[in-house]
Amino acid sequence: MNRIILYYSEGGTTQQVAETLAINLRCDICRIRDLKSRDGYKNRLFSTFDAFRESKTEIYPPRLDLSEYDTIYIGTPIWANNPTPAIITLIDRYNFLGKDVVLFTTSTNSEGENTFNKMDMKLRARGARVVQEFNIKTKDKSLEMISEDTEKAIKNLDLELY
Ligand SMILES: Cc1cc2nc3c(=O)[nH]c(=O)nc-3n(C[C@H](O)[C@H](O)[C@H](O)COP(=O)(O)O)c2cc1C
Repeated sequence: MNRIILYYSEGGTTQQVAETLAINLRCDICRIRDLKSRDGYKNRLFSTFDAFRESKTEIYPPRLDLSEYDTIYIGTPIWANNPTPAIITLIDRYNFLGKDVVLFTTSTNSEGENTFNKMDMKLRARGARVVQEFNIKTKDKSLEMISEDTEKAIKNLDLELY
């Protein structure tokens, strides 16, 4: 089974989840970057609008070869109850025909339902089968606690199997 983890992270918490997954599942990992600046109060406000409107953005790397992977993990922070623009752009850019996908999100309060539904719909339309999804709450948690929560999710959801 060949897996890759694709994730976007602005503040580092989703990155912590992604890296914990990569270490525990011994798989490839790739950070998706948003080339639009998301720093600071004003940009945070624009980011909320962008996510709410499901706007696309410019991402790096612009192209990935996903052909060798059977299972693709896709991770995003929740913005305005939606996936981030970088992850919306990523999903809309690839054909996922025959791929199994595991979704993960991080958030302060949201449970992830709306975000998962949006990603799920888009991925299905592109041929993917979403096999698992989980959200990690990050508010007031250290990176170590986020890693521990991720390890619990790996165990509880039997992610070794996907
Ligand atoms: C622009 C913006 C919008 C956000 N919207 C939500 C939201 O709707 N619900 C929520 O629970 N958290 C929201 N958050 C909090 C992030 O989802 C949370 O802090 C996440 O863990 C950040 O991940 P990161 O450190 O990988 O960037 C938002 C954060 C930002 C910057």
